[in-house]
Amino acid sequence: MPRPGTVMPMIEAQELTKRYRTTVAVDRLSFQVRPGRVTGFLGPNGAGKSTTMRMILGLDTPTGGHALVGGRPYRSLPYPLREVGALLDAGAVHGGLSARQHLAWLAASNRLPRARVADVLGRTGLEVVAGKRIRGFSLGMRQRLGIAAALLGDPPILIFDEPVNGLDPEGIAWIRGLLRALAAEGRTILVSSHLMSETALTADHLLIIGQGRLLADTGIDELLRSAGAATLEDAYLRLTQNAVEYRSMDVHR
Ligand SMILES: Nc1ncnc2c1ncn2[C@@H]1O[C@H](COP(=O)(O)OP(=O)(O)OP(=O)(O)O)[C@@H](O)[C@H]1O
Repeated sequence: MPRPGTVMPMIEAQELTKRYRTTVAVDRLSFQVRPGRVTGFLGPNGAGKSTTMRMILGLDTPTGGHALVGGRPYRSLPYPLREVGALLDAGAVHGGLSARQHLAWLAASNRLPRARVADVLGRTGLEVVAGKRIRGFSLGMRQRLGIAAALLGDPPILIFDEPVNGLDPEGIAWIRGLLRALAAEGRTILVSSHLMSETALTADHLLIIGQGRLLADTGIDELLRSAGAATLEDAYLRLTQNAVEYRSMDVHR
């Protein structure tokens, strides 16, 4: 938990660009993700959300521009898990380990106090299954474990790529409550999603991209007003209608 009075760091992208051979996945994207609120990251399939997150986390190298976390490139952070926690792919863990072993290994290899393991197991409700092998975990339990790992270093910045994908209503509500609580603690939260009604309940602010470009950097009420829309889904569909990869015959007519 950050100390009161601590200035929490931001995520910043400046002209961030990623080109693959035939695709411009991210196209001169500039934004700031501010502390103390949940920023929803929205965009159609293939818009460049995951690529942007991967570049912020130093997993992909930008073709142009840069991304900073707390004013520094992720790859230059001496203790990255203490600065930024991320959930990208909850499946990417060694199934033969127990949840406690997995977190203990992560804590040891990142020089984090062992006591953090019990803290994050508690916060994610995994204590009762902490000794069980991960390969027997349900999707919801894996998602909680991924979040426990993201929280291990008590980082001021958190990045979640579609954390509620495939979860049951109880899991979705739990993640919503957690994200709200993390933002209320003053942390900087960036969360991608395709679920508009859920995003409307969770996010304070939105970044919307299409075909790698920034379409909106706005509050939800402001977006509804400017789009003349009653719901976030409605506003989102209007904003992104020219930026979708493909379209079925009966949508957006
Ligand atoms: N390694 C890669 N090689 C080539 N093209 C890639 C690679 N990774 C992503 N792309 C392309 O970059 C574009 C953006 O992909 P990205 O996964 O970032 O989008 P997204 O917004 O996260 O999509 P989704 O919502 O479907 O997860 C897509 O056209 C994708 O096919």
